[in-house]
Formats: sequence, structure tokens, C-alpha cells
Amino acid sequence: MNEGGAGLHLRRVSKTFPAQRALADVDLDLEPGRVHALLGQNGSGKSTLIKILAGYHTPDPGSAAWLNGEPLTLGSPSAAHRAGLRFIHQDLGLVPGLDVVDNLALGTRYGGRWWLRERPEAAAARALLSDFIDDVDVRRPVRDLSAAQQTIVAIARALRDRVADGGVLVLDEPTATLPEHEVDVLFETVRRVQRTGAAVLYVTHRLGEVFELADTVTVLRDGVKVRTTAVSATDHADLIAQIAGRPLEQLYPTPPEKREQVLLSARHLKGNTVREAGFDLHSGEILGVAGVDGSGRDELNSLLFGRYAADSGEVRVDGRVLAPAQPSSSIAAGLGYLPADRRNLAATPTMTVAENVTLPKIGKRPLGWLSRRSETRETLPWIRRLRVVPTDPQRPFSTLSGGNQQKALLARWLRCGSRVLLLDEPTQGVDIAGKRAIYDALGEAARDGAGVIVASSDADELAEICERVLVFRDGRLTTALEGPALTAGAIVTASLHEGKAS
Ligand SMILES: Nc1ncnc2c1ncn2[C@@H]1O[C@H](COP(=O)(O)OP(=O)(O)OP(=O)(O)O)[C@@H](O)[C@H]1O
Repeated sequence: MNEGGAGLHLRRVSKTFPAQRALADVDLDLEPGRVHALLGQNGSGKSTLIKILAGYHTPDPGSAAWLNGEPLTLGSPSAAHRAGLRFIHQDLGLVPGLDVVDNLALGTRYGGRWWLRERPEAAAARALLSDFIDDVDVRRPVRDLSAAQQTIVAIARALRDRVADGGVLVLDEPTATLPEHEVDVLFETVRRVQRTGAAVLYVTHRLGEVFELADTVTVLRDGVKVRTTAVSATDHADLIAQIAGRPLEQLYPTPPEKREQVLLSARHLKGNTVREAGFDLHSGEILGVAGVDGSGRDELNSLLFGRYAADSGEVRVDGRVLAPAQPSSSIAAGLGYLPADRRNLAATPTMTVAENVTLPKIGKRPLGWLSRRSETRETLPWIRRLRVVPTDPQRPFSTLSGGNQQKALLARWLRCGSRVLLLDEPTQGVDIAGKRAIYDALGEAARDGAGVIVASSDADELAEICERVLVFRDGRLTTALEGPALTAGAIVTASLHEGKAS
């Protein structure tokens, strides 16, 4: 592969941050009409590479790039855009209340005066979308579309004015928040993009997707390229060994066994998308909660924790009714809550890792703060246990990679000794070694007597780590799965079709 050929060619791309080298001499070749997967542990440098391509970070001197034979200036957003590089980040940048036509028009010269051109714009939106997906009502607000459809609208918008041939589409973990049954819809769109001759760079933590979608795969470890391989010439075990630097270990531990003691009970709980939820959580139990987005799965934990007031129903912890809508009382009662939107709802990015881990200090100190030294002492064992990298409590939280931020926030509640852990998507964006560390930590907390509720869109994860899984459908708990009936397939089926409560 030479720099003068079609496609995108990176040579010796490096990035040094004040405290560390995030990328070192990375070469990468993306070919037109091919999907190239980029894999690597949390903190291996994937986002840094994307941010360099997007022009958000300036790379170190000596880094170079060519697109279709022309030198490409790295570190300049306008140069990247002009050259035909387009990015789909996890935050899609859509306006939920606006319809598809208006979302597609955002940023174009017709934006803001679509009413003058109503018919042509709607027709243009339909024509543009039809390149990527069939049957989307362009007059619906995007919030009413499925998660996959929203991603596809973002892709269509990104590609609407791309340079005719030879562009590059970069997708950063596009399936991280997609329910399993919508992944195929997105894949079909990626294949259509591929058929237009664009090169696709596809960042993911899900190895199965690499084998389903990609032609080529590159693995990064500690900022260094380990290897680029044809997908047909590798397998799961080989990729895991490349990613982790050691051979495959079993991902899922055996679930702990629940005890008789009920820690938390919910009765006739109703609020937002939850229309009726009643169940018991036992000591020692990891209880799974499944369901498609908007089914209630994504709201149950915040309702239990009291992030907002329930319309009706009650939650008891150790037999005592929990004060409604008072997170501080919930924490005092032993609850810990990890939201899915951790960046906005859970973290204080400007503080250090140690400050974030030791944040809730209920009952510990009257003034509610710890000395820097005790903060470090209290934080270290937890971030070691959850494999937070770098293992530096005094580092600014915002400089951790996404997966490492997730692990640090979970460490917060484990350190607090919360007896009831309410976790939304606890392993989203976390690499395979980090997932195992999280599962082990949850298992240990449960064996020590805690109860854990894991609400997750990953059916495999729920089927493997939970003793029992409750499935939401249209706001109600319609199915309970345990024993031999608890499989990933049964979870997906019960999420989509009418089931029977058991
Ligand atoms: N602004 C920054 N300042 C200092 N260090 C940073 C900064 N941004 C990233 N890093 C460090 O660079 C390394 C690579 O981070 P990066 O976000 O690229 O990882 P990643 O592979 O995308 O991880 P993840 O899968 O968790 O998203 C990490 O060690 C991270 O802590």
C-alpha cells in the first residue's frame, strides 16, 4: 500500500499529552469500498486517533496523512471536512424535537427557511435517506424514530455533501447504545455506504461485529499498532490475544446465588415510561432488567433511586419505605446508582479521579471532604481492582478514556459499600478485560450480601451474569426468566413480543 494510492493513508501518527503518549507512530491504510475495524482496550488510543482525523487534536510533528494521493493536513477540522472525512460520534448531534427533514437541513443553506421549499426539501430528504434506508417517515420528529434510524439519519446528514467518490466515514462505536435487534438495520446502511466506494473506519468493542461487517481489522494497544489483519485471516481468540496482550480468559463468571433476605422491594411503581413494576431484590442477587429503549428498562433504576418522583407506588429498602425523589436519602439507605449517561449525570470531569471516586461521603465526615492523601489511599485499591488505566488517583477525570471513566464511577459505589447497586449499562464502552473486572467486582459485592440490579441492552451479558432477568415491555414487567429458560434469545424474544409474567 503506498501513500499515493486511493484511500486514506496515515504514517507515523503520534500524539503526546502532557502526562503521556497516547499514540506512537501509528500507520493505517483505509481502502475505498472497504470497512476497516479499529479495536483496542480502553485507553489504547482509538478516540485520540479519531480526534486527530477530525482535526480536534493536533498530532505530534512527523505525523503525516494522504487522502487519494493528496497530502492531508491533520489537526484541522476544515481540511478534514473539505477532503471528505465524515464522523459519526456517539452523540449524534440531532435535535430530537425536529423532524427528519429539518435535521437533515441543519447546517445547510436552506436551514431555517424550509417552509419556503417545503415540498422540494421533503422530497430531497426522502431521496437522500433512500440511499441509506427504506421507509422512514421524514415528517416524524427524530425522537420518535428507533435508535438505529436516528443513527442512519445522522449518517445521511454527514454524507449529504460528501466529495463524490473516495470519502471516508468514521463511525465511533455506533452500536454501543443500539438494542440488539436494531444492529442489523445499521449494518445494512454501512454496507450501502461501503458500496458507494467510501472507506469506512469502524470503532467497536464488540468482536462479533468485526466478523460480520469488516474486511480488515487493526488492533491498538497502549497507543501502538499491534497488527493489521484481513478479517478472514483471524478469529476471536486471536483478536482477544492481540487486544489484551494475553490469551483468552473466560469472559463471564458464574452468577452468585441469591439468599432469602429481601433487600429492596418495589410495588406498583409508576413514573415516566415505567407503567407498572413490582418485584423483590434479594441479598446476594444480580438481577437483570431487559427491554427495548423506552420500554421502562432505561428508567427503572433512576426511579428506584429517586432521581425523579414516581407517580405512584413505593420502594422499600430493608422493609422501610424509601423517601420519594430524594437521592441523598437513597444513598443514606445504602443505594448506589450508576446512570447510563455518566458524563452528564454522574461525573465531575474537572475534578480528579480520586475526587470523583470519593464524592459521596455521606456519614463519613461532617465537612464532607477528605485530605488528598486519604483520598488517594481510599481510591487506589478500587481503581486497581477495576483496572482503571492509568492507575493514578490524582489525574483529571476528563483525561481518562471513556471506558476508564465508567470503571472509575462504578468504583465510587463499590467503595461506599452500597448494599443495593442500581446500574444502567455498566459495561457500555468497556473493553473485554475491563468487563471481566466489573463482573468480578459485582459478583464479590453480591457474595458480600449486596443486591445488584443491572439494566442492560446487552442480552448476552444479562443471560450470563444474572441469576434472574426481568423483561420490560411497554412499561410493564411482562416476563421473568431464570434457570434453563434464561438465554439471550429468550430475552430478545420477550423484549419484542408479548410474554407471560412468571
Ligand atoms: N486530553 C487528554 N489529556 C491527557 N491524556 C489524555 C487526553 N485524552 C486522552 N488521554 C489519554 O490518552 C490515552 C488514550 O485515550 P483514548 O481516549 O484515545 O482511548 P480509547 O482507546 O478511545 O479508549 P476507550 O475505549 O475507553 O474510549 C488514555 O490513556 C487517556 O487517558
